[in-house]
Amino acid sequence: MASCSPLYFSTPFPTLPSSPSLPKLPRLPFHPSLLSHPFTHKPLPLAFSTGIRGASGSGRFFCRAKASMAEKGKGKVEVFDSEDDLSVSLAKYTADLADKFSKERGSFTVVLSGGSLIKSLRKLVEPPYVDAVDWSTWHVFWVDERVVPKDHDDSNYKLALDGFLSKVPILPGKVYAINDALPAEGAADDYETCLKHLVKSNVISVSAATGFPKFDLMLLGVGPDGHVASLFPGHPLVKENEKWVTFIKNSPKPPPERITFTFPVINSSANIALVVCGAGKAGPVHAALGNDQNSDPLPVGMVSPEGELVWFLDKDAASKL
Ligand SMILES: O=C1O[C@H](COP(=O)(O)O)[C@@H](O)[C@H](O)[C@H]1O
Repeated sequence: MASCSPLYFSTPFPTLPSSPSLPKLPRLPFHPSLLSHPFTHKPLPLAFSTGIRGASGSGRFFCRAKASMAEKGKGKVEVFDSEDDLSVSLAKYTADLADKFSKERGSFTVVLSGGSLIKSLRKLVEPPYVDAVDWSTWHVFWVDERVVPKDHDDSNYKLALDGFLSKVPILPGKVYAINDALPAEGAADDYETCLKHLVKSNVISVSAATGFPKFDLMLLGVGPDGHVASLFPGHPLVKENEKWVTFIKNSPKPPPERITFTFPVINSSANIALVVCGAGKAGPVHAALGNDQNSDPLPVGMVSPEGELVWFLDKDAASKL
């Protein structure tokens, strides 16, 4: 595991320009009728299964997961009959992007969240991916982390280690856990310094548009309250627009102390997958993808990457669309 100790990163790094807050084009409202057949483009009911080859329908890997899908102003929406189908397609999507970026620039920077996402990545550690993926190019980060020891049951690092990282040959020096010896503020600063070092050494790209780091892929879960990372509804941190990594000491979901990427970093990504399962999350999915105009959107509705956004929903999470 790579250390993000401040002692290691003792060289000062150049300050990157902060976001020039570019105006964004208005997003088209989503309507379920936008769900359309991938070939005929005729509208589909949500329960329709196309038997597509996977999230992208192309790429190096083949899969038979069934989904209905739509292109809309807020990204591509994939609705699966079951979480199991979803996990099959998520593995292909992730492996295809890893393959693409590894071929293009010799590395693949992927950001994990904690929570239920890790279970949904289980097919990646099974054949064919476990043997066919070039794991040596992977660099693994966390979009948020709880400020607890790495062997604590609340640790997002431990969750990923147990359910994913321990099962694949990713090099320990390319797994960037937080420094769990530091308090929340220090851990956030230390992780940001770690990212700056990796930008300087060209492991992580930079967005030409925003100056923030541009990760190849973020795999994000969503809480039942609509939070993403550790950015919670109504919390001032959702408006942070200068820092790359910040901290929270009063998280409404325990444990209270966490560090988190900020929205400018999340939204500078080349690819984001929002992975959402269960009826308990149908409300925030509807709030983000439905037609209602909300002046105060939930954090999940603020996810808007520079690159591509794909929603991986099971049919329960999509039940209010
Ligand atoms: O606390 C957290 O919650 C969210 C959502 O978790 P889920 O179990 O409802 O999927 C997660 O994405 C985040 O990383 C984690 O720290």
